Amino acid sequence: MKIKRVIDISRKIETGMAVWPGDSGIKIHLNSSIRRGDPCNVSSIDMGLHTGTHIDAPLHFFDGMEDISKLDLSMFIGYVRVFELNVSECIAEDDIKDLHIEEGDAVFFKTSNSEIPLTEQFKKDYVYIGKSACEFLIGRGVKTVGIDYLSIDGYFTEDYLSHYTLLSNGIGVIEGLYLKGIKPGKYFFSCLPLNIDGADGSPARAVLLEME
Ligand SMILES: N[C@@H](CC(=O)c1ccccc1NC=O)C(=O)O
Repeated sequence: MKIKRVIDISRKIETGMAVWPGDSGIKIHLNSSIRRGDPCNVSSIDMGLHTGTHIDAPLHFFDGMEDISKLDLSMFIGYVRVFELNVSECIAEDDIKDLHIEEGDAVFFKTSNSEIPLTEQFKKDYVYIGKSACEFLIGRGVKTVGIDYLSIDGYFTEDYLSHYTLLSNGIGVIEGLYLKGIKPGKYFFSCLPLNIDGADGSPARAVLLEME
């Protein structure tokens, strides 16, 4: 098998991009600089672990549960089905009950969120995944769920039921995917978190592979 095309489905991490309200934003610092006479360029970055395309660890919502370094990486690599949903706010069971989903699949939902540039202000009325859809996906035996804005729960949620439901059932959660222009279908994907001890999440580089 040969790789025909690698398709980047991650958001670019850049200074000034939209982050979760209250999060500290992105600061990149050039510690060592060739232009300043140093032998090489070396930068550091200061940003939240839930910036751009990222993975949530169970620790994000359950104190004492697995941090990102403990997660089974097979959740973040393998086959994925990308579905395009024409939903204006909340993805409910009804919106996905007729989709072809098999046990062990990862599923990514492409919504109007992928049209929102992250270079603009954070948008509170993004499309999110409702509890009924989360329970349906668990029933179907999916291993991982991905969405194309910064949270699987709605911004105005008070109970974070989508996070609680998926994370407590050992389902992988990927947020902030960028699926603009992606044709729905089955792909091979990789979206691996950094191996950060004690972290509740991690930015990730997500790609789809088209095979020959
Ligand atoms: N729900 C989002 C992000 C999130 O909750 C968050 C991210 C950064 C700073 C604060 C956050 N949430 C609540 O205070 C996520 O799951 O990544």
